[in-house]
Amino acid sequence: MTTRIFIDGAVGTTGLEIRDRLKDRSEFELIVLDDAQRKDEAARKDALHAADIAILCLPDDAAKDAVKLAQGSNTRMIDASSAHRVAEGWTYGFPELIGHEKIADAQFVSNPGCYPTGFLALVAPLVRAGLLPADWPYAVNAVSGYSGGGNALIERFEAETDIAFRTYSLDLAHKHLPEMSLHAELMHPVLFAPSVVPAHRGMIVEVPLHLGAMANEPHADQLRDALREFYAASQIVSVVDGEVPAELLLLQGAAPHDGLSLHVFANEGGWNARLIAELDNLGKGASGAAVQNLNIMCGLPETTGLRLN
Ligand SMILES: NC(=O)C1=CN([C@@H]2O[C@H](COP(=O)(O)OP(=O)(O)OC[C@H]3O[C@@H](n4cnc5c(N)ncnc54)[C@H](OP(=O)(O)O)[C@@H]3O)[C@@H](O)[C@H]2O)C=CC1
Ligand SMILES: CC(=O)N[C@@H](CCC(=O)OP(=O)(O)O)C(=O)O
Repeated sequence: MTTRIFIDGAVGTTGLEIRDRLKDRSEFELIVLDDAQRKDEAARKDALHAADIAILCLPDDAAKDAVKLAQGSNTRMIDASSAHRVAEGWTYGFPELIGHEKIADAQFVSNPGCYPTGFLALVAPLVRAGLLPADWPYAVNAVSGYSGGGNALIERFEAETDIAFRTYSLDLAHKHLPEMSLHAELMHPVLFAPSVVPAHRGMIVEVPLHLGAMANEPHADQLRDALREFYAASQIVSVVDGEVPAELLLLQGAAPHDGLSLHVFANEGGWNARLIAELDNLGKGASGAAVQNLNIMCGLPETTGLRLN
């Protein structure tokens, strides 16, 4: 028996990438609304009720509306928006952190944000292990491709071709802050400095740490070893070992990728470290994560249909 999937927002940036990953999957039957119907409430309601699993690829308000439209049905949901990432009744869709079983059993799964995916992958296991303090004032510097801002930012960067670098969220109130501190179990909000460069996709999320100023003075090697152990079973998250490269790059022509690479770089004494996550904002940062969660919710191997090469 096939599982009926409705992608609400199927022609947006995230929706299209999910469709692409599902198009050749015989386990799934896609419910598709044509252009005239895709924003029509009655048509969306019918589709939401007919689906076994709905994947919401919508702005936050529209995602909340979709949940209301689906009321009275048994439809399970994966929400790619930030509407439900710290909400009661929703399971945070980060299987490596939350546990695959919880997602397999969940009715409502909230996909993590792209930046929080990098931050949480680096910091949450280390706080849990007691290697990094929960009460530290963490800062995050991040660079994203412009597809991270959806169609509106894609159009802007394609029109304003003289933009070389854009930093933003200068009010220090980015919508990703609550999910970062909640799911890393931190005592203080994170200081988050995001930026965008004129590359379509990809992101580098960095947490610089003065390890020598922490009470327990963890060594960078301990952090890398703990991350390697934590993700040992994962085919999606890898902890990079070996030589320190001269640089990490975001490439203009990067192909879709659903993996997540974690690095721990340090100075010679190991007391200053740069924890860095490399990911595709549209891969493990959005659509790849949604397909991973969908696989788990359907009892399928989590990497089915993912782009991991
Ligand atoms: N892009 C990324 O890297 C990531 C995105 N996300 C999140 O995923 C969600 C989707 O983002 P993204 O794909 O980038 O955004 P886009 O703007 O590219 O796509 C959103 C889609 O939703 C459609 N839409 C808007 N309102 C409604 C409505 N009321 N009913 C039906 N369809 C509607 C839009 O149609 P129209 O254009 O005609 O208005 C558009 O096709 C957002 O919440 C975003 O924050 C999460 C992680 C990463
Ligand atoms: C480059 C850019 O604009 N990125 C988006 C985040 C993309 C993402 O993670 O989506 P959610 O907001 O749904 O989590 C931003 O900073 O708002």
